[in-house]
Amino acid sequence: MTDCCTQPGLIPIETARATLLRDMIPVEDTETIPLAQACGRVLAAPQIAGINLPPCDNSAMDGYALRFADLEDGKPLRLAGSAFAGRPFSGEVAPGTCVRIMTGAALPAGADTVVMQEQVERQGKSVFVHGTLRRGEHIRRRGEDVAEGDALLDAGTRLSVARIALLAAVGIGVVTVHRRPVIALFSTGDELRPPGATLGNGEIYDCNRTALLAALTQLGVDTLDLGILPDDKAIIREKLARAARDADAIITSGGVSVGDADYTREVLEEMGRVNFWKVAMKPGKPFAYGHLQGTPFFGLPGNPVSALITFQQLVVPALTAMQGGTWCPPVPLRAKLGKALKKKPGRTDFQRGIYRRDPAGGLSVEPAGNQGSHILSGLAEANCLIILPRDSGNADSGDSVAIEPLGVPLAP
Ligand SMILES: Nc1nc2c(c(=O)[nH]1)N[C@H]1C(S)=C(S)[C@@H](COP(=O)(O)OP(=O)(O)OC[C@H]3O[C@@H](n4cnc5c(N)ncnc54)[C@H](O)[C@@H]3O)O[C@H]1N2
Ligand code: MOO
Repeated sequence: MTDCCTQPGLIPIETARATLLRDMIPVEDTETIPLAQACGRVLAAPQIAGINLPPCDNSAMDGYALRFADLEDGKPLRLAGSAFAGRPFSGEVAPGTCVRIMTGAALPAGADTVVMQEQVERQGKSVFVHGTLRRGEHIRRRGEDVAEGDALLDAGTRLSVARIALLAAVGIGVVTVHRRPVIALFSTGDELRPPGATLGNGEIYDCNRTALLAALTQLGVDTLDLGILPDDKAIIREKLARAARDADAIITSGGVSVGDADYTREVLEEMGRVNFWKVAMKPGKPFAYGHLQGTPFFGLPGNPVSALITFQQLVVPALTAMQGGTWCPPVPLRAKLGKALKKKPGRTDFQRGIYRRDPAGGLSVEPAGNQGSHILSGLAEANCLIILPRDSGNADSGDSVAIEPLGVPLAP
């Protein structure tokens, strides 16, 4: 008898992912858009700083700009004027004088130090400085963050809020990014109804397409929603042909296993090519990858947890590459297992877990309830995936295991 977990022909998830990353061709077309609208988009050109940041030496504190050498004799300094952010002091700080200065104001000529106003006593135009100071204190230097000509971000970088702030700070208002790939999506299954409809006997709601549309939107691609298809080869054929014509990639849910109404992979095989089918992962074994008229096809298994985990583990890296970006593998953390986990060698296991900091300061992790690939409540409750390596068996309570935190999945 063939054990479900050690059956031949399953390809390791690392091989599956490497194949997808190797095969994906970034969309060529680019567009130039306002920076504020570019969060999540992938740069098509490197970004170079056209100015120094800060553009000039300026004060880090509200206080007084002075000459450090003047502090030696302990005499009060004479107030010569004020410098505000955007309204610099036009003169020079002469020996024995100081200038009232606000945070962000350009450092006036002649001054080399700023003293915080909390260290100063003012009597009219006389300024007494208390405590010890260092020469150059509280000055933010021209170019100390970014120097003019610095390479800021490479082509292929996904723009985050922080990166948008960096580009804006050096005066970049528009960026050239790869156009969004169009991803066609449909679910298959006679039992599926859209959320909001009334369920008949044996019917369930199509949660996969709804969740995948949300995930694709978050990933920054455009979607071509082809709806719910019945288990009907002719209809699946027609929609696959349309998807291959109108989209850059096709994602389907369901119909990739071995049941009598599992047609999606079969139809793809007739019309195009299945590059691989079945990955040594749990959940998600029946994942299928192929091409139809040059358009990549990702066939996700119908079980909802399997669909979402294969999407996250395999399709997100592929779509990132298609967007022109560089997929960075997540850095796993180690956590102490709070409960024994059953596992047979043969497939990399992605159990849904809840990790927390334990009183000793380390991380501990517990499985998030039932691990069936139809159990959505556990996935919704989980804050990490517990990753058990392909060849490992049962894990004991107290073992150190790898975890991948969930949450901000698309942070670059
Ligand atoms: N004899 C075998 N049976 C199964 C195997 C196997 O190796 N041998 N693999 C199992 C595994 S693992 C998975 S995962 C599923 C995948 O099957 P399909 O991709 O063909 O998906 P369906 O049969 O269409 O559906 C499976 C399951 O998921 C529900 N489903 C489907 N689509 C949706 C949706 N959009 N939203 C919510 N739920 C959905 C469907 O009703 C089924 O319950 O096959 C196992 N069987
Ligand atoms: O791999 Mo299936 O995806 O275990 O349910």
